[in-house]
Order: sequence, then structure tokens, then C-alpha cells
Amino acid sequence: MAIVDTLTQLPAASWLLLVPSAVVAGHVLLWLIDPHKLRSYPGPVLAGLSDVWLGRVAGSGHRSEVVHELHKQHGTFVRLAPNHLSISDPEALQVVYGHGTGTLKSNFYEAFVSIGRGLFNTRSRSQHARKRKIVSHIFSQKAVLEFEPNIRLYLGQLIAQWDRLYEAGAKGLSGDDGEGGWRGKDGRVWLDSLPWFNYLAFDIIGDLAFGAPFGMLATAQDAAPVAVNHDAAMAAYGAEGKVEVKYIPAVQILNDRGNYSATLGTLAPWMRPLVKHLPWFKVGKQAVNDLSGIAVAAVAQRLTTPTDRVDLLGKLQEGRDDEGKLMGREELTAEALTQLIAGSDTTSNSSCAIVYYLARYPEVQRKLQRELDEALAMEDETVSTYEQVKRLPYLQACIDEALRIHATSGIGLPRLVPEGGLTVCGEFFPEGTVLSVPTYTIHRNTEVWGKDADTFRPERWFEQDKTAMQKTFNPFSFGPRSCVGRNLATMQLLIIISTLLRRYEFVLENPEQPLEALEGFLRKPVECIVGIKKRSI
Ligand code: HEM
Repeated sequence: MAIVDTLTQLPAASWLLLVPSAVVAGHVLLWLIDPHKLRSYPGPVLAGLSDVWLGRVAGSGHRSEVVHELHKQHGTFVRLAPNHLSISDPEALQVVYGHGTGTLKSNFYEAFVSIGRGLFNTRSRSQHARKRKIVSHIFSQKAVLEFEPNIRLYLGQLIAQWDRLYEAGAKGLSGDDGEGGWRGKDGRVWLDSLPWFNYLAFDIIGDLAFGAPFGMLATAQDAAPVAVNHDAAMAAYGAEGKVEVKYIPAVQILNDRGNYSATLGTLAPWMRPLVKHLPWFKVGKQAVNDLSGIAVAAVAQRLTTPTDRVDLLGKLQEGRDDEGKLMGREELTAEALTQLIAGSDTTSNSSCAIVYYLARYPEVQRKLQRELDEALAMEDETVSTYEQVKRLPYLQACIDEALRIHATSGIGLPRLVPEGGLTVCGEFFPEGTVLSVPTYTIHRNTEVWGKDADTFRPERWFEQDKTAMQKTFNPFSFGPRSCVGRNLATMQLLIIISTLLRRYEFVLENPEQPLEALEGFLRKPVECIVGIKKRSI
């Protein structure tokens, strides 16, 4: 009681000193006790003491690069936080992520939960298995073929826009369509391709997941309808009448939300409510809200206007679990939101990176164009079909090589060691330890990819040990939590890249300039300005 009395009588200034000192002392004490038995592993001293070190690195936008440098310096094992060890050995992938080893997503993923849990941020094994069973049917190879017409429709719209800008650009004109506008120079149109790839990806996934495109390609603008009042929109399910909406920049909001959640998720759960009030985090919190509003508005709209069209939302509505139950409305909204988030900028960042590398290496681009010209006849439609391009080896090698060097999911995805512990690369880790394998780093492992692992060179896919490459190639992750949309993503990339590269020739303004990227949850190109010219085929 005496201690409590003394503390309550302390002046405010003393508290200002006391609280931080107690926090620091607590961290040092935990470091000394070493409850996770990770103290013997190398890494920055501050990382061993507090989550704040990794939080700051994540907030810098260069987490993968920082972790990569640490692995170069310290080797296979690097401690990234008091309870988080990064393992850069490709052999670790199968244990940390594979089927049957029992790892679960760590509490990092709690920072991604908004309107209920979707497939991506469900951590419970049984709940995830139930959802995955319903959703994986929708993304089977056979099922995704039904979505091909939607992909081809919006790609056709992108081409119509680029053809229009090229015709004007070839005459030396300029304009302001798309972010940053476009200008004609040297018989080409010059534009930042990233926003256009975002419009394409958002319109495709908007159409598939919500039943209508956002209309970004048509307006050349980042704008999506969001429910003004979530609760009212939720209540409107099944009722007559319209949901009140306003328009917001969805691509920007998705970026803000990814940066926010990927940083917040690195911090201990007790820190999260405190930092949410800092200005930087407030922007992200608003983004989480707005993003859910897009799903709420779209799903509410859809449910008040029933349709028999074939899309992801329709299939989710029909999906039943083992007990034959349909998804409730909240779950349906959460899953549609998950697909919007998971299936939009993943595809646009990847498309953008592929085009950047093809523009940077003109000989690779020409070789790919030769393959496309031989495979596709003159009279074929402007937009390739999946059937035409699904087995073109050089096209596949170009896509894989770009996904290797610019894996949009580059960070080590954190997993929790299950009951009984886990042995990874000869080291034992007790239950509750957080482990991850950094994709960015294993995609640069010189033993697997060769001495020139830092260079974009599709030929390596025909030269190096195929088994080792396939075991290490991790753009979609491995195991029960790997990308459920992989078949859809692969089909999209094959159709998009084959169509664009057959129709246009791409050059960079400054070929020596590396593709600058910033990372929240995903590594995103900052911009990719290309000069586009129509080919004569
Ligand atoms: C090039 C495009 C894509 C890449 C590189 C990619 C990559 C990934 C990766 C690495 C994960 C694991 C994330 C984690 O464990 O934290 C993942 C999960 C997921 N992806 Fe994709 N993805 C792509 C496209 C898509 C598309 C088009 C969809 C659907 C429309 C989709 C839906 C999902 C979902 C729902 C999950 C969570 C799966 C689960 O936890 O069971 N992805 N993706």
C-alpha cells in the first residue's frame, strides 16, 4: 500500500520519466530472461530488445532490402524482433509453410482484420480449413476459365485507351489522362504504366468480386464507390433501395492500408492501441475503414439487385461448408473484400514489374515477341486467349523471372511454431516462436539461381537445376496458406503480357535506372515510365 500511496502522490513530471524507464527496464528484463530462447541468434541489438526496431524498418518501406543485407552480414539466421527469427535457407520453406507441419499465421495478421475475418486473416486452423474448402473450388483451374472473358474484356479497354494515346502521342501531342498524364515524343507515347495496370487489375477484380467494374479504365482515374455509412449499407441487405456512396481513390487507399497493417502488425499487441493515435497511423486507420466501405457498398448493391452472372461473388454466395451452410452476409462481405485486396495490386505490381524488365532488356523483349509472333496468327484477335498462350516457354520464363526478381510478396511471412516445437535447418524452436523465410532473399540465393542472381535473365529457367529452382520459387508462398488465387493470377499474367508485348514495343527513358519500389505488405513499384510504340504485325 505504501508503494501505491507514494506512486499516486508523484507529480506529473515524474510520471513522464517513470513510464518510459519502466518500459525500457521491462524490455531489458525480457531480453535477459530470453523467454523465446532467441538471444544466441545474431541481429541488430535493438531488434533483440523491442518490436519497435522491426516496426520502424517496416515503416521505412524497405524491409526486404534491410533484412537481405542482414542475412548477407550474419548468414542464415537473423533475429528481427524479440520473438521473430528470419531464416534465409530455401530448405526452411517446406517446414515453416508446408502442409503437415502445423504452423499457424502469427498475430501479425490481426492488424489486417477489419469487417470480420476473411480467408487471408483467419488464423484458426479449423476456421481457415472451412473457408478454404469453399473458396478453393472457385479458384480451381477449370473454374477460373469461366472468368477469362472478363479479363479479356478489360484488357481490350486498356488497349483501346493506349492505342488512342499512342495515335495522339505519335503526332507529338500530350494530355492528362491517367495519373501523371502522357506526352508524345520520338514517335511514342510516354506514360507511367503503373496506374494503368492498377486500373486494369481493379476493374477486373471489381467485376469478378463485386459484380461490376469500378470504371477506372474508362475514366482513367483511381476512383471507387464507397458506402457513406457502413451500418446503413449493411442494414440495406435484402431491402429495397440504394446504398448512399461517395467516390474515393481505391488504389491509394489500398497502399495506405497495406503500409499501416504491415507496420502495426510487427508491434506487440499491447503497443497497437497506443500507436494508432499517431498521425501516420491515423491515415492508415481511415484507409482500413474506407476500404471496407468499398466492399460494403458493392456487396450491399449486389444483394439488393440479384443476378445470375458468373463471377466470384456469385460463386461465394453459392458456396456451402461441410454442414451445407451458406455464408452469412458479413462473411460474404469479408470474403469479397479479401479478394479485392488480395487480387488487385498483387497482379498490377507484378504486371508492371514484368513490363519494366522487358523494356529494360530489349533483346529479351525481341525474343519474346518472336515467340508470340510465331504462336499467334495474324488474324487472331487483339487480346490473346489463355489456350493460345498457356504453354509458351519463353513467355512463362519471362514472367517467372520477373516474379523472382520483383516478388510483390517479398517479406518473410510470419508463422507460429506449433505445440511440440519445430526443427528447422537443424535448429529446434519451442512452441510460440515466430519464424519466417524472406522471399526477397531466397529469390537471390546464388547457389540456386547462379552468380548473376541479381540480374533479370529468363534464360536461367532453361539452364539451372529445375528442381532446386521450383523448390525455391516462392511468389505465391507454399502450403495450406499459399495463394488460393494463383490459377487466376497466372492466367491473367499470361494473357496480359502476351497481348501487350505482341501489340506494343516498350522502352525506358533511362534504361540504367533501377525499378524503385516501396514496401508495405507488398513491394510496389513507385512508377514505371515507358515509351510505347505500336508494332506492325
Ligand atoms: C501475381 C498475383 C498474386 C501474387 C503474387 C499473390 C501472392 C500471394 C501470397 C504470397 C499469398 C500468401 C500470403 C500470406 O501468407 O500472408 C497469397 C494469399 C492469398 N491470395 Fe494471392 N497473389 C496473387 C493474386 C491473387 C488473386 C488474383 C487472388 C484472388 C482474386 C488472390 C487471393 C489470395 C487469397 C484469398 C490469399 C489468402 C489465402 C489463405 O490464407 O488461405 N491472390 N497470395
